[in-house]
Amino acid sequence: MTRLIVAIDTPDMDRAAELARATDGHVDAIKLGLEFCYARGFDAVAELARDRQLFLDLKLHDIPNTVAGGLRSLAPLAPALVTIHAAGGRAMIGRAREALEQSCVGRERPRLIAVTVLTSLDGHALHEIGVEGTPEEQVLRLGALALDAGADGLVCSPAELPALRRTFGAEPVLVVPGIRPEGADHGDQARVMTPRAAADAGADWIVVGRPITGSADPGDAARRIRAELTA
Ligand SMILES: O=C(O)c1cc(=O)[nH]c(=O)n1[C@@H]1O[C@H](COP(=O)(O)O)[C@@H](O)[C@H]1O
Repeated sequence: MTRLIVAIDTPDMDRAAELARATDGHVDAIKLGLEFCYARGFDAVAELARDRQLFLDLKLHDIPNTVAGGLRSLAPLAPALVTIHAAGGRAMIGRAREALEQSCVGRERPRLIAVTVLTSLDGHALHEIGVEGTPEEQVLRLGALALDAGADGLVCSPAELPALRRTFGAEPVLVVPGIRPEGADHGDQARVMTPRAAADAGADWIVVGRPITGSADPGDAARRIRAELTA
C-alpha cells in the first residue's frame, strides 16, 4: 500500500500549521524541509510533528563526520524518515547509519533515505554536471552504492521505480516525489508521473507538495490523491 506524504514548503508557521491540520487524516506523514526549517527552526518542527509522522528532508551532504554529527543532533526529533544525498559516498552513508543507530538505542530508528538523482534533473541537466548515461543508469548506480553502504531506502523519480524494484526487490523503502495528478502543472519537476502510476510501479511513499498546498482546498486535494492510490 503506497502512503502519501504532504510536502509543507513554506516559511510561515501559521500557514504550515493550517496545511498540516487541513490534511490530517488524508495523508500518512508531513514533510518539512529546507524552507520551513531554516525559517522557523527545529522547535517549530517538533511542534508540527507532535502526533504526526515526520519526514525530515534536509538532504545532508557533507564530510562523514559532519553528517554523522548532524544526524545525532536531529535524532531527538524522532522523524520516521530522514534524507542524505547518495552522492556523498560510501563512508558518509555508513557513518550516517551508524550515527542513527547509536542515537536511537531502545527506540525506533529513523529510516535513512538516500536521494539519488533529483526529480528536477533531466538527461541534459545531468550531462551538464558531468554525469554520463541516463538518469535511470545514474539512479541505479547511486542506489546500489547507498543501499550497500547502509541506507534503508532511496528517493527516486517514478520513472526509475520499475528498474529499482527489478534490481533490488521489495525491501528498499522507495520514496517518490515528482508526482503530478493528471493535468497538473509540472513546475520545476522534470521526471513526473501520476499518483496511481507511481503506486502501480512500486512506490512505498509518494511525496506531493504544490498540487496539495497550492490548491484552494488542500484537504480535499489530499483526499482525492489518497483515493486515487487506493482505487
Ligand atoms: O527529497 C525530496 O523529497 C525530493 C527529492 C527530489 O528529487 N525531488 C523533490 O521534489 N523532492 C521534494 O519533494 C517535494 C516536491 O514538491 P512538489 O514539486 O511541490 O510536489 C519538495 O518538497 C522537494 O523538496
